[in-house]
Amino acid sequence: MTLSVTDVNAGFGGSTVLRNVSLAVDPGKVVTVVGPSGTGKTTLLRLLATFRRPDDGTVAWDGDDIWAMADDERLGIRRQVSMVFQEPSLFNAPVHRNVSYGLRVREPWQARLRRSFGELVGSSRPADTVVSALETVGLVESVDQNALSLSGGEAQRVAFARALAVDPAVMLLDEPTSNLDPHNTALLENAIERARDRGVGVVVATHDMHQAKRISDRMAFLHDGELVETGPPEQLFEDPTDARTARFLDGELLVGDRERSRVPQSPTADP
Ligand SMILES: Nc1ncnc2c1ncn2[C@@H]1O[C@H](COP(=O)(O)OP(=O)(O)OP(=O)(O)O)[C@@H](O)[C@H]1O
Repeated sequence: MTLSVTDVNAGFGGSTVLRNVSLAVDPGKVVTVVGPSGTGKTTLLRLLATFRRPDDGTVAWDGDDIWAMADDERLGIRRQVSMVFQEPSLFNAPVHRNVSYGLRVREPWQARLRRSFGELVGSSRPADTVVSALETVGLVESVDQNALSLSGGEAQRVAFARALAVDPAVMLLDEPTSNLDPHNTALLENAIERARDRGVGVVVATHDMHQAKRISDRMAFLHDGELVETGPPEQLFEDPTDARTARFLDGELLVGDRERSRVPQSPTADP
């Protein structure tokens, strides 16, 4: 299943954040979205997640316009797309309950009843998909630990396992490793690769160019709401077609023009 946006525009109030952006993620591929802060990466992920409707343009599932579908059909697609946010937001319960959360909200009422009864008499054990998702992030031994007692890196890995446990077609990850140390970053990148190898299409918004180089099948460079260039990482790093891409990868374009216009300029020394 290919999830795509075509010529989308999106903004807030009177301002346009994304302009004519087109991007697709195919099964079993990792697409990274890179770009300066405030450039629209999260907004793009939220459009792909169908959390919001574009002001213009199309969000499509295998070519079919998601926003032209009936509500229940759109919900069916939304359930095949899972998102991991920068902050893991786990709840006060064992790790396995956090990971099975998405499965529980999707299960039919008969199964829910059976599971609740099993929990009541103490005979339930975590579903195989929950254990398998925890194995993917290297946390199977923490299955019964309270999620709020985990380190930040472990919590983010649990959030990834929760998103993976529902067997999504597409995963959208918003800066998933920005607060993590190298060890947890490596474990999460390994989990991303394993999801991809299972056929999941993955979109990762990241500030980390080394990460983009390591995990991308394709990179998309977003600058001030415009998708400047997409391509395999070696092309963007070694032979970019747009001067802005080269400047960004050289570390010059750290802040988008829109963001810069908000930051007070330091007064000049001379009159
Ligand atoms: N709910 C909102 N209301 C108003 N403006 C918003 C809202 N969400 C985002 N914006 C603005 O849209 C622009 C793009 O934001 P977005 O979060 O998509 O950028 P980003 O590339 O993900 O940034 P970062 O890398 O810093 O997370 C920013 O100027 C931001 O202030």
